[in-house]
Amino acid sequence: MTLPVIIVGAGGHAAVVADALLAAGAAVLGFTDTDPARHGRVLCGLPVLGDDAVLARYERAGLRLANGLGGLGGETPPLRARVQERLEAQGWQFCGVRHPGAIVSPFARLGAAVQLMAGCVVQPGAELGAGCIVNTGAIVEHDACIGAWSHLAPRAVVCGQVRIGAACHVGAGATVRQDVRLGAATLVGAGAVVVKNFSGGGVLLGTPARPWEQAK
Ligand SMILES: CC(=O)SCCNC(=O)CCNC(=O)[C@H](O)C(C)(C)COP(=O)(O)OP(=O)(O)OC[C@H]1O[C@@H](n2cnc3c(N)ncnc32)[C@H](O)[C@@H]1OP(=O)(O)O
Repeated sequence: MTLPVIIVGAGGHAAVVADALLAAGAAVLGFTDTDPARHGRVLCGLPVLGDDAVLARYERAGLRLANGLGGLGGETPPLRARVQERLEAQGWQFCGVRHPGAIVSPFARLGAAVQLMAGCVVQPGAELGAGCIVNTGAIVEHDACIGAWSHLAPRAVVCGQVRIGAACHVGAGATVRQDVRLGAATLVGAGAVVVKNFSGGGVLLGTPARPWEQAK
């Protein structure tokens, strides 16, 4: 039995999550959001129900939540991780998201509640940590390993055997060359091409990518 889903958050990423869940045939009841100005609005044909207090109307065993919070990097841990972990501690379970237009090898290993958006490709041997987002059209090549809560933005390309730590953001259209290692909380700017290892906790920009202070 597939349980109905409520999406936490009602911004742009939440709309993409709703669209993917609906395309996959899920029963989506609506959204929650902390911003009262969003309550009562309709997004992708679904209502913004209120804040998290509306969850009290449901049994935990009869509902799944989906994480509708996106992220642009630079926060450790990311807001989306903190919100999900708080709700999980209250006994709620989060589901993953897989748009039917995502191409995902059966030989890839997917952590809990990963989000695979339209047109993304995940190749054999790839490993995605819990809570990762592989956004629209992003590519995770063979044997690449992506740490928990990392976000590969639209059209990012992570080549074979790359190792990316937790809570990283690989910006839109960026490429990480094969075998490169990026430490936790690295933010790769949009369009960058990363060809060397980086210890993490900073921003990489440009082609070839350099730490923010050197690239500017
Ligand atoms: C579904 C979705 O949309 S998911 C989101 C997809 N978007 C992304 O992935 C974006 C990733 N983020 C970026 O690339 C950002 O531009 C960052 C994090 C690198 C920098 O952001 P900010 O700190 O806000 O920098 P800001 O925009 O003020 O730019 C500062 C300077 O850096 C330059 N700069 C900004 N981004 C880049 C970049 N990706 N590559 C090269 N230079 C850049 C700007 O031109 C500016 O230069 P200037 O001082 O000479 O004018």
